[in-house]
Amino acid sequence: MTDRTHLGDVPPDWLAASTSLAQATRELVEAVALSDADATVLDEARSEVAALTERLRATARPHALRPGPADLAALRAADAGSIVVRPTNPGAVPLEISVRADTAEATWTAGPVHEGPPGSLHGGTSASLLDSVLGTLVQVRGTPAVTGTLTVRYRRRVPLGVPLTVSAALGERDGRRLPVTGRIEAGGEVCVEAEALFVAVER
Ligand SMILES: CCCCCCCC(=O)SCCNC(=O)CCNC(=O)[C@H](O)C(C)(C)COP(=O)(O)OP(=O)(O)OC[C@H]1O[C@@H](n2cnc3c(N)ncnc32)[C@H](O)[C@@H]1OP(=O)(O)O
Repeated sequence: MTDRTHLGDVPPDWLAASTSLAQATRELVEAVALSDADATVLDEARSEVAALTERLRATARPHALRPGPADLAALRAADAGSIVVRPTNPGAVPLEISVRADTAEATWTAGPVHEGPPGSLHGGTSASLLDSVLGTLVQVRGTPAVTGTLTVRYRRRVPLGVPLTVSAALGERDGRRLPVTGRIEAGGEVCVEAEALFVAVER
């Protein structure tokens, strides 16, 4: 299993089990961040988590699974479709990104783990969400590319606990330069705007 590096390479039942474990782990992270249990309970929990870590580490891959060329090619061939990014990586925000023509969109609800200013989303997480959705659109509609520049304008605080819409639109390619714009909206209001320049690379 460890030589498989792409989401499309693994059997569906294994992917479902890993996705479910990753989600349970995100819930554990939130429970740890918010826990007000006694120090004894925290010590016991640490031992149990350490034992589980040891068990899973025994079969670790060199990298977390990501969408592969075949996953992207299937979406590239269609005018519209969706792709799930980072479902098995509990350290990342999992997103189902819908791509239609030269636009992309994903919905996600932020929790307390991603809090920055009181009651609202950390600015780095907003930038990361935008980079993921803009970057995925570029990979699907353009070519392998990396973020050269990402400019983010924070118009208003992004609320926690409500569905956020993260969207992107691809501009006109100029040589290796691929411009993309994006935004994060909550309740129909634009909270964050982004302008990015991706640069095409070999791989
Ligand atoms: C979940 C899935 C999400 C996937 C998407 C996630 C995207 C990411 O987060 S990528 C990670 C963050 N980005 C990086 O690590 C990139 C690091 N930087 C690099 O690798 C290089 O600097 C790189 C590739 C951008 C440019 O280097 P290089 O290949 O030598 O290109 P170079 O010859 O300098 O420039 C090529 C063209 O792009 C332009 N360009 C290069 N960098 C930039 C930049 N930062 N801003 C604007 N333009 C740039 C140049 O002006 C040049 O234009 P032209 O061809 O018209 O003269």
